[in-house]
Amino acid sequence: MNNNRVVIFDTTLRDGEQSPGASMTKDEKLRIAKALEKMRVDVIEAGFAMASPGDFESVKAVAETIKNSSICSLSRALDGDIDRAGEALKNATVPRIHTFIATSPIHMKYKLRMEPEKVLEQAVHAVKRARKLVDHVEFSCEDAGRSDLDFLCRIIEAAINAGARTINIPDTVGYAIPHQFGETFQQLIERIPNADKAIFSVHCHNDLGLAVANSLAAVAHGARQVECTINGLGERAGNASLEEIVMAIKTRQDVLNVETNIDTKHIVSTSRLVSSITGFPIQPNKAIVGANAFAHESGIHQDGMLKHRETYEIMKAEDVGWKANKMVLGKHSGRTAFKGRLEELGVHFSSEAELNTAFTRFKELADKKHEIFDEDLQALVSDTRTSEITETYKLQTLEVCSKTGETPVAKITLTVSGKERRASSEGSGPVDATFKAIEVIAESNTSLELYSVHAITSGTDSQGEVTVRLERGGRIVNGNGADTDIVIASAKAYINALNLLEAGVQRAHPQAGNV
Ligand SMILES: CC(=O)SCCNC(=O)CCNC(=O)[C@H](O)C(C)(C)COP(=O)(O)OP(=O)(O)OC[C@H]1O[C@@H](n2cnc3c(N)ncnc32)[C@H](O)[C@@H]1OP(=O)(O)O
Ligand SMILES: CC(C)C(=O)C(=O)O
Ligand SMILES: [Mg+2]
Repeated sequence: MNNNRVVIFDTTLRDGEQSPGASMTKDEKLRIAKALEKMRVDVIEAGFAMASPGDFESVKAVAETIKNSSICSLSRALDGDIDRAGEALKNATVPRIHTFIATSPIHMKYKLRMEPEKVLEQAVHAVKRARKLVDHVEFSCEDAGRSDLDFLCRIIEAAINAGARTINIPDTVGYAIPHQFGETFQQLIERIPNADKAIFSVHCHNDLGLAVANSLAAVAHGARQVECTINGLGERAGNASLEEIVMAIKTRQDVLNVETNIDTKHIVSTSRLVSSITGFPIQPNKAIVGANAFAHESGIHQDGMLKHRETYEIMKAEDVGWKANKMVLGKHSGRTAFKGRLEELGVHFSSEAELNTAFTRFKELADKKHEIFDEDLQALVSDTRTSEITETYKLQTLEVCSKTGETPVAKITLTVSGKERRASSEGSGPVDATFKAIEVIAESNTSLELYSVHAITSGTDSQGEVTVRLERGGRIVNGNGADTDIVIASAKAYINALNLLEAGVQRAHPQAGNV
């Protein structure tokens, strides 16, 4: 194999499943294994065959189904575990037994209660036994991150002599620091006389948030297999995340000088599949696969992106399976992105003044709402545009009191042709009271033909868009109003309709259901 090629060993189905609450059924494991195969993962650790009959069946099913990735089962350095793993892998195209034993003083003394020499002997025995069952045996020195370097050199040399083809150096408890862990790899590879007979592998945990950094440090110092999981799932704080490892290697090839065989376009779909099966949500700011990983909200960034994408993006969203990057309009956005998005929606401003008015209203809305959607923008612009007619009536203030068991009361202040007028009224509901209060002032002699309201987007901070249809002397107008407060949106729509009537505008009858 090319010496610059890093083997991607996915352990979502084994170490990932060790996340409390992430247990998977056989069918779920198969679905994930198929997605990993499609992504061209080199080795899939399908489970720990000895753990339970269910895990045995899962490893067996994955081994029988997946043909383009090597399938692996974990096993302790015990005959029973190894034989069970071999049995589960019987029909695999490229089977691998991954046997391990702890090598740190603390694990050997307190957990295994074994002398180091006995541990070494058992490791050699386990590798030899596994080699009788499969060609590719991987040996792990559990808790290598806290193990003595001289002892590691001795046990690894012996394991390679016994037939291990991959030597895995796990930082089991996430204790390592990148430069120090890189140095460990360099030392091991330099000092072990038969190191060139095996592939050195790294397996990091994220207890200090350093799993990916430590894995990359190992790669920089000779590791040519990385063990990782989708979404960084795994025991406690998780393992190194596959998507971050793969994309770091791809994006920084100039520094790392290595490559993987992963088809990165399947990363996002696989990440979503694992999240939906395990029920572990993906945090929005998660690198590569988080909803915000390729989203830009700040005006300065959006302006830069629109001028030249690479000003703020080091990877292409499409390369990892997103449809595209996202320009999210929010309170930090600027005119460039605002105008650009509206142009994409087919809205063109006729003047700078029109853009500025719409932009001011957009900022006011963005202060009230977390995210502005396309529908918000369309409502906002149509609201801005209809407000270009001469407004006889303008809403100044509205106060509505609505209590359980009491009749709602609305107090309203309008300007009518610039003159301030106040009124109040009761009503059967807050909207009815508001309309009646407006009529106390307007005495418009209109009839309300239609009142419709819908939330423009989902969520309780959504804008409500209200349409009010008024009729007077055979003339019909539709007034629109949008606001995060539905009663204010209703008042705006009613007043807009009154202004349209005063301005002599007649609206076409909208299609049924299209109001
Ligand atoms: C770092 C890692 O991720 S290691 C993998 C962790 N994953 C798991 O443990 C999940 C699957 N595990 C299981 O289902 C169970 O623990 C089993 C079936 C493997 C074993 O169950 P039990 O026989 O009931 O043993 P139990 O889990 O209580 O204790 C583990 C035993 O294995 C021994 N052991 C631990 N690691 C190894 C090893 N690598 N090689 C040999 N023996 C080991 C322990 O010393 C202990 O032995 P003892 O009972 O003689 O003291
Ligand atoms: C079994 C080994 C590889 C492991 O998961 C660890 O040490 O973290
Ligand atoms: Mg682990």
